[in-house]
Amino acid sequence: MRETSQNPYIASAKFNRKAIQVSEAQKRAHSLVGSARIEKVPIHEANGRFLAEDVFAPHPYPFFRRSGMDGYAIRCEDVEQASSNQVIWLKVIDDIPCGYASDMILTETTAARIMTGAMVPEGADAVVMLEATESRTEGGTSWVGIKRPMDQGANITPVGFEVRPDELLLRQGTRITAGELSVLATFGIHQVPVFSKPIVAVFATGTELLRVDEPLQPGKIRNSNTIMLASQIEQAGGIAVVQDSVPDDIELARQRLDQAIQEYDFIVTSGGVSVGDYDIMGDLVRRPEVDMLFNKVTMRPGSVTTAAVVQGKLLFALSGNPGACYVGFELFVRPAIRKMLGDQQPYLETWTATLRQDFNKVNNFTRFVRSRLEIEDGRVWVTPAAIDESSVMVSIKDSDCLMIVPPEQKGLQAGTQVQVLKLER
Ligand SMILES: Nc1nc2c(c(=O)[nH]1)N[C@H]1C(S)=C(S)[C@@H](COP(=O)(O)OP(=O)(O)OC[C@H]3O[C@@H](n4cnc5c(N)ncnc54)[C@H](O)[C@@H]3O)O[C@H]1N2
Ligand code: MOO
Ligand SMILES: [Mg+2]
Repeated sequence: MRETSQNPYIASAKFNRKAIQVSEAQKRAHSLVGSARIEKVPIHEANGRFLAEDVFAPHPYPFFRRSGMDGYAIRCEDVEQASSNQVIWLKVIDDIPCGYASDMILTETTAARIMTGAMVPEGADAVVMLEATESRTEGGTSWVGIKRPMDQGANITPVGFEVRPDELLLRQGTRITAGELSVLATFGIHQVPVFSKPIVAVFATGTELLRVDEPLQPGKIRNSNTIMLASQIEQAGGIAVVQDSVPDDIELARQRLDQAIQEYDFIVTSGGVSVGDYDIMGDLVRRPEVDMLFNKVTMRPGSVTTAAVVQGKLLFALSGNPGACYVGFELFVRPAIRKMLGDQQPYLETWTATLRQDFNKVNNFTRFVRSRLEIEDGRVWVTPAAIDESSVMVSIKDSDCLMIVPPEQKGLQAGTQVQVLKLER
């Protein structure tokens, strides 16, 4: 027998848990989350970050009238009578590559050779593509022959075609990816205001836990939750600070928790939240100085998911069972990180899908079943994992959504429309 963690706190409260709905639990925890600090990062470090301020266009885009073709800038009125039988010849007065602003103004029967992306000269109101022209040189002077009339503005992108000045370009809270980066680059925003990444301490509890590099021993398992949670934290947009696991010793866990609380934005733990003799996290949040938000949620897996405020910081004490730990993170921790990052939609997207096969495992708690989506003929299908018990680790990797099975008396038949939470991975 090993020494048990004598609970110095409250014992009877252990079994007296009041289960609340997922939405209520989310509200309790997430209403306490404010925006993160703001920092400026160089644009090449802004990928994947969340914008901390609205961005308005400092100038129109394009900034100048831009040629859409390699060809000749002309005046439409000069070529109104042009046809293949009646080629109209214009004197070429300039040659305009990209990056060059011509100081010539097109006047009657003149043209300028121009390249795609170059600035159209004053006086011109259309560009004729090279292939539709003829050319000749006479005594050092170039001439271009036009064989058909042109429409006003043909092959010219007007100033502000894409973006008008002062237009709202990007909203605060937007995740910055390829498209946003091109906007920022285009408008010269090289120092980007972003929300600082929340720093999240993560540690597992459990005397049975071995490090990943340790050989197996009877009764022990390797700690897989910490690395899984660290990945989920990073995917959500936070920085994971991975700590060694703590054996089931309430005093050690308390010290570790109280220390982490000083330094980090959130604390995430796994294990020890149920009613077992060594379930120390459940006991820790029942201390008088801790404001416990919930310790039972009407969901499976993860019914024992616990959240508390410790010294003003949020602690998410997730179940040790890998499936429950994973789901608890996605429903409670991810949105907290995203909310801190200013994300306007911090929760996983809800999709509607058609159930591929009968699903009979129903009970009086809402289930979040690890499942896989397929799109066939424009229809979204969902297939639940073969094994999705709370204790099962291996099906996490096979899922890209969580199928929501509301509390039901009877099973769901294949073909039923169900809601799924789309995992972002
Ligand atoms: N009498 C009752 N027993 C249990 C109840 C209950 O209501 N009454 N609830 C069950 C449910 S539901 C769950 S979920 C689990 C929750 O367990 P804990 O959160 O207390 O977690 P542990 O006891 O520490 O571990 C459970 C399980 O997970 C394994 N584990 C733990 N940490 C890790 C890790 N870092 N990596 C991989 N695997 C881990 C651990 O070895 C156990 O097998 O309680 C039920 N029991
Ligand atoms: O908390 Mo448990 O995961 O409901 O199975
Ligand atoms: Mg336990």
